[in-house]
Amino acid sequence: MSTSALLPQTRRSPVLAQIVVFDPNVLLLEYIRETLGDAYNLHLFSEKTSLWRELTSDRKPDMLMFSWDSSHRSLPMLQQVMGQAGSVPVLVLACTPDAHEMRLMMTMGVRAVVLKPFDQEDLQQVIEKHLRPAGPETPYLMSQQKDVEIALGDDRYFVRSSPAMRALEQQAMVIGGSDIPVLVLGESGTGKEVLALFLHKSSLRSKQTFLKVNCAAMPADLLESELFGYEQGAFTGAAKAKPGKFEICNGGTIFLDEIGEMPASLQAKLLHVLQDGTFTRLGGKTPQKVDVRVIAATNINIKQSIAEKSFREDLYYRLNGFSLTLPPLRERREEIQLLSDYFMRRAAAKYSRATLPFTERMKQAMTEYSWPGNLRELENIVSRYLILGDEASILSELQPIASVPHVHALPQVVEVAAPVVEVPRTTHTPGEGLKSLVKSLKGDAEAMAILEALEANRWNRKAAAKNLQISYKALLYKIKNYNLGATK
Ligand SMILES: Nc1ncnc2c1ncn2[C@@H]1O[C@H](COP(=O)(O)OP(=O)(O)OP(=O)(O)O)[C@@H](O)[C@H]1O
Repeated sequence: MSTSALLPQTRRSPVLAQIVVFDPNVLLLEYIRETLGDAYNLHLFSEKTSLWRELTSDRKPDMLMFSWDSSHRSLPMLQQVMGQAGSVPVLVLACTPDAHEMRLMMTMGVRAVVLKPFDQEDLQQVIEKHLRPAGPETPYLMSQQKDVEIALGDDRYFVRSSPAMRALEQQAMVIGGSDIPVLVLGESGTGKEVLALFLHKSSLRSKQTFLKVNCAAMPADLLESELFGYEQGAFTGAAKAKPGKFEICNGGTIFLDEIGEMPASLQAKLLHVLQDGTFTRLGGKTPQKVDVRVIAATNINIKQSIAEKSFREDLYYRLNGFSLTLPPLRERREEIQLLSDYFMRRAAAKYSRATLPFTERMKQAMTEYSWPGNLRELENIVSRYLILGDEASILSELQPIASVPHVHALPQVVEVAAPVVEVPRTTHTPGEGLKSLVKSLKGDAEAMAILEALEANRWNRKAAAKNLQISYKALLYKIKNYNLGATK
């Protein structure tokens, strides 16, 4: 049956982008015509037809939109639409697709899913982005020189070229139009924060605030006040009320890093925010309502934490509207050279030096090395190389971990990159007493031991914690406490 062009065109102009909208149930057609009719040259269909073959112009449409209603007809119809789309971008308008449906749409090549209800501005923003994906007016910019770097603002970039990373990028773009919570998984240093920022920049919230909170970096009560704020007098020292990150982030995206380490007492409060957007400040009585998208990340096995009852299962399902897993660097070796060059350019700019070329021997060693600390380790090594210019020293660092005999046999290196390390020596004032002297010396010794373990493990904090026989969380806390360089 061909029931094409149910609704007449409001305006036809060759300069307007042609968009074919296909809504099997005619539920949205009128609304779309009203909201977008003046901005685009719309062709509206209610049943599967031969789509643009029925259009008066021979020209392929600039975009296809498909209204997904989760009925059994949605999938075969979308398949037919995709079959005709070729290189034409396809947007799906959907109510509440589950993760499985989202994955199906992605594998089929859908560019973005826009969740209903949406307003004109939201929809137009997504349409514009996908009509002109590389334009300077879009929320993210493709680098002028290479199409492997995406600028995320504030001099931050998302670099990717491997098929695995391109697929992740595609998935992130598809879920960009929805507010679905995303769980980003991957080993330490694989780029979870970068991906979270990319997700934010690909979303309708891209112009709003993006804030990161590390859930492992502070004790429970501090984390609670950081996330939810407090009222005046809530605790000793709370001289005046302070909003938390959820309030500051209203309208934007909050990135909860190391979510697996979130104290149990706070998990219930977070679940509440995810359920209805409400929470109460510490010491407060009036519930606050916010509209914040949550992206969470973890590098621990969260399913195991659920089994061990240290992480709430219901919270996991709330957070995991969709999950994206970053591959470790050793599984995308084809990117190592590209990333090394990128980190070299950045380090050279940071330290006002000329870039240093990598020798063939170095390139080979870098490609073969296992990179337990992933991109963070690569970034640090590249910076060291730039400053020291000592190929031999770098090559000796790039030995397989198993062959490193002992911590103290590691080459001495000058720290220059992120972990610029200076152990803060606690000063002791005469007259402060033996207790204070012992405390300060103990602190120095502990900081030194932590530093050595971090160095020995190339700043892989998990491995360092294991060496030190303390929990990962305790190590993060101590790193922060002793101010042992910017590990993040
Ligand atoms: N795709 C990427 N493009 C450019 N830089 C990247 C990319 N991925 C990671 N980096 C850089 O590598 C470093 C580590 O990345 P990031 O902090 O995002 O990792 P992470 O997985 O969140 O680490 P952790 O688990 O320790 O929190 C950062 O300096 C970041 O800028």
